[in-house]
Formats: sequence, structure tokens, C-alpha cells
Amino acid sequence: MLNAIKLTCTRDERTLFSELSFSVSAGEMVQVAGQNGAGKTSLLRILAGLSQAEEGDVHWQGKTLRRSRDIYHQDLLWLGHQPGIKTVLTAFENLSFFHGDCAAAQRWQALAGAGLVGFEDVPVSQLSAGQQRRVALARLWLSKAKLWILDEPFTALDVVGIEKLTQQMMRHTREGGMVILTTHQPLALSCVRQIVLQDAQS
Ligand SMILES: Nc1ncnc2c1ncn2[C@@H]1O[C@H](COP(=O)(O)OP(=O)(O)OP(=O)(O)O)[C@@H](O)[C@H]1O
Repeated sequence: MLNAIKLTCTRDERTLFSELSFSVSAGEMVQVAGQNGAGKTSLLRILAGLSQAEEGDVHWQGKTLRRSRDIYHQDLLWLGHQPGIKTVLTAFENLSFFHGDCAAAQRWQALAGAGLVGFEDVPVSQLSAGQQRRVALARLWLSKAKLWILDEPFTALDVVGIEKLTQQMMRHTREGGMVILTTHQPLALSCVRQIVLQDAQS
């Protein structure tokens, strides 16, 4: 279980959120919602251990991230705003780089799952924005991480890509995984719990 405990985040002397507490349990999908600039990415980065809250703490399986760092890194898959893939490599080579422990057949399957059949051997720099996003998301087909933290994963995806990703997130939570995401897309899923960050200025 992930516990956010009384998190306070301040940027440029503006408090984005204060004393924010919530938990995410196995099998849950949570959408962090709010207007542009409300602090969604800031919150996700804190949850992923990439930045620090001014106050409060994040616990994974009952321990602070500091104390559970190694296990947390194994259990977490973070996909940020940027695709975070290597543009000089092909789609297949990217999956080999990030998931060399998976069999080649699994990597091909992951690319097929993400809708990249026919583009496996093209350098990523020559793919469209949506295809590049699909390469990053193909990692979700291979990852054994329990917790996925996804910042705007639907960006640049077409309708088919959105559907594939939605199905993949649902499969993950059905199997006991956890998903925390931000998106400005309406999510037509009854199983998603929302955490809404109010704009401190409004
Ligand atoms: N490293 C930083 N230094 C200074 N200010 C920052 C930093 N990161 C974010 N901010 C500010 O914090 C506020 C919240 O940014 P954040 O990216 O968390 O918002 P968001 O809710 O994800 O927005 P969007 O929906 O536009 O992606 C913004 O006003 C931003 O300028």
C-alpha cells in the first residue's frame, strides 16, 4: 500500500497543496485531477520519490521511501511527461534496453500490444509523437512493477491508443496492481477514484 501523509508542496511561494493525505491499495486506480498548474505533476514526482515535499511523507508498504528505496524502485514504474525513451534506438532496442530480462518474444508481444507492429525496427526519432508515446507505454506490457505512476500517459495517443492503454491499466489493477495517473482526458471508468487538487488561487 502507498500512503501519502500530510503532504505540503510549495512552489515559487505558492502552496499547491497542504496536509494532503490519501492511500492507494492493491487493485486501485487513482486519477489526480485539477486545472493546469494545480500541482498534479509535482504531487506525482513526490510520490515517485523524485522530489521532496516541504512537509509530510510518503510510505510504501509501511516504510518511508527513504527506508524502502531499493524495494520501491523495483515495485515502481514511473512514466513522466516526456516519453523517456532513447531516440537513437529502435522501438525494439528500447524495450531491450529497459527490459533486457524479458525474452525477445515478450518484447515483440509488448510492441504488438502497444500497436507498433511494422514499426519495431524504425529509429524512435523517425516515429510520430503518438508512436513515440506508444513505445514508452509498451513498457507497461513487460513491467512487473506493482505501482504504476503515469503522468499524462494519454498525451498524443489516438482513439485506439487510448483504448489499448485503458485496457492495460484495467488489467493491471484487476491483477492486484495499482495505478496513479494524471490526465485531462475524461476517463469513462467507474473504477477510478479521483483526488482533486484545487487551484490555490481560485
Ligand atoms: N521545479 C519547479 N520550480 C518552480 N516552480 C515549479 C517547479 N515545478 C513546478 N512548478 C510550478 O508549480 C506549479 C504546478 O506545476 P505542476 O507541473 O505540478 O502542475 P500540473 O497540475 O501538473 O499542471 P498541468 O496540468 O499544466 O500539467 C506551476 O505553477 C509551476 O510553474
